[in-house]
Amino acid sequence: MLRTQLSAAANRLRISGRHSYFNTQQVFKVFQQQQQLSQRQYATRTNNNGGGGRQETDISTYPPERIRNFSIIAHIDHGKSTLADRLLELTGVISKTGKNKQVLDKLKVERERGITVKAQSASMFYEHNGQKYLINLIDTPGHVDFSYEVSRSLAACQGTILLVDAAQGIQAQTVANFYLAFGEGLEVIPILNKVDLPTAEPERTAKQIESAFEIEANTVLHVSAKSGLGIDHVLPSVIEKIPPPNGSIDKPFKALLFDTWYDKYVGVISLMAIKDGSVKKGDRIVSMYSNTKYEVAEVGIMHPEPMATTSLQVGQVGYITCNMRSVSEAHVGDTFYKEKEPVEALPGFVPAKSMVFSGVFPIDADEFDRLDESIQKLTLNDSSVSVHKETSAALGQGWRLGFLGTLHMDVFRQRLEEEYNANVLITAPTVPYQVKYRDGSTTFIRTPADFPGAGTMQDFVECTMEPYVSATLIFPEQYLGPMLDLCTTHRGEIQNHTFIDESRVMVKCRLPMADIVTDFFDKLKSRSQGFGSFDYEEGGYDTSDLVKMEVLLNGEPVDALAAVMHRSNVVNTGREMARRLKEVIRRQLFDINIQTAANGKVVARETVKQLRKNVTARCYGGDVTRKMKLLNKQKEGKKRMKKFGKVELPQEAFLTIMAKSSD
Ligand SMILES: Nc1nc2c(ncn2[C@@H]2O[C@H](COP(=O)(O)OP(=O)(O)OP(=O)(O)O)[C@@H](O)[C@H]2O)c(=O)[nH]1
Repeated sequence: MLRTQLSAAANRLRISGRHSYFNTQQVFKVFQQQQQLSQRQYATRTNNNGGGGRQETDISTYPPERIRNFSIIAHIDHGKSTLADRLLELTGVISKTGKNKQVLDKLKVERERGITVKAQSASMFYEHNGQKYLINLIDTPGHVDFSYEVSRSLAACQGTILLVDAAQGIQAQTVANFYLAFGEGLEVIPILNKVDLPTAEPERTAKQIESAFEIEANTVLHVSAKSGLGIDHVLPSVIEKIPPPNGSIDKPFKALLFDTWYDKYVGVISLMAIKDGSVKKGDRIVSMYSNTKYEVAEVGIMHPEPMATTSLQVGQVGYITCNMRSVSEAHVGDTFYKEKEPVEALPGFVPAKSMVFSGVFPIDADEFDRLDESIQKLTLNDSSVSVHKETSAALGQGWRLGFLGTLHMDVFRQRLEEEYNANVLITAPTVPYQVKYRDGSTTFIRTPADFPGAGTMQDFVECTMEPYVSATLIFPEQYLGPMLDLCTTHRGEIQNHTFIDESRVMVKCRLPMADIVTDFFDKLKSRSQGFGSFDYEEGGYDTSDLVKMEVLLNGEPVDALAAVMHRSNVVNTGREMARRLKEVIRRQLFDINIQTAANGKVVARETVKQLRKNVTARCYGGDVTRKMKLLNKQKEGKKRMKKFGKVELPQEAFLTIMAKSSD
């Protein structure tokens, strides 16, 4: 079983993307404060670079044997970012104000949602047994959609802390992340968190760790990242258990680019793990991927904001800025070397693969150019989003964007709206289908409207295929029945189920991706009363009997509402789609006939009856301001409407139709 899980772990996506911003002036201020702090505490030598530029800290006194690079991995909400806060406080990187809350979650969307979306690095200086160490920590996201961030981060580490909530025990992402780290050959330090909670069961959770990962229960550290209990033992354990990085200062410079982001003042910032040699300002470096040469403008470490250093050398993890103007030049997984000192390429990463596609359209067609620019800017900092232009008869010009999952899609939408003030309409997520034609050709279908209709299917199509995932579900034993039922009603094939302790079950199951992008996770949570967890990895394509469902409004097909589904779902889903559309389409001044149809046959019919609605009817004459207020309110309500012919479709029409009937 270990081997199967290992090979599955090795297959997990390892891809790119970065989004983080900082204002240079703010950063410089923070940098100065932090630098003073670290100078006081660790007596690092600082030089002025003489050019009137930023002060540079000299970290060349830290050879590999006094460097440790580790990440924190865990299931969602098990306390990674809180543990990072405590470690940053302990090492004086941030002050102990008692107010630090997930300081490495820098994005607004991360703070609002309380989740980590971006892996973030922070370097710390720490003294242990009379020796000073440079320790680089990477806080990673817990949600399955962002597991590419985890796998990329692991390439810059020699070890990892596997954090487990002592009250919740091992969850699906704990298992997935353990095998990811184990597959990379990293040293894993298991730590039980939240031992302060009255519901914590540290002994039981330590036993789960022992039985699931073959790590002795009595070696597991117990901490409370919230109260700080046990935190003192964490860094000594990191230093003693995690090996220092390999490599030699005498070899030519070789670095792995593992993360990149764009700053409007500085340009492209690349986070690199230095595998051999050293690099400093003014050096000329070459990208092995593009063969382009660059001059290094600044090197430094994240502390947690950028802090310039005189050099970066073997074993260290830090940032490099150079004359790279576009993030598309920074290829994550690329090897960099110095001009005239060629080296062998590092293995790199498998590129990001979009699992979910969605159409994005401006509410107001005049906004197209501005939205185009916003999408370009946002994807500069999240290169895992794939972008293709798309034209819909119903919605006009827009884009088909590919995401790693539906949370990733939702986070992207929120950032587009909040950071770029965009007003967009997003169509229901769909998975990439494949159509094999009798002439031997195959097409990928990212837009349901492009799926062949009944006539083409009959005359030209050999078979249709859909993507599958290998899923892991973990939940208390009493939910075994509802969980197995959930999998089978979503066309899943149960592969096995095992007990991870006397009362918790782990189910392995193969599921069509299309069935989990809708409401699988919500149902899992509701049927297990919040105690179930779920993780998945790509599971390849299988032949499937797929059909296109069309939606007609007053007899006209609306391409943006089309959907692809398994033939067995046609009747139920067709009825459900018509019913939901009736619920969300507002009554207008005429009847609206809704029809869903597959294979040229109508599956369901609904009618939205006409209504004459005068919003100002109750303002008797006179009060112009009140009338204007009401009219403006109505206009506001129309913002998220898109006109199809005469029918106005709200955003909900696109997103709710594919959800399955509720529990
Ligand atoms: N009682 C208690 N709560 C904790 C502890 N550590 C973290 N929490 C709380 O658990 C919640 C999640 O903490 P985070 O640090 O955001 O968890 P995370 O693993 O980084 O979350 P993701 O990055 O979204 O996966 C927050 O409300 C924390 O305050 C702890 O030791 N004890």
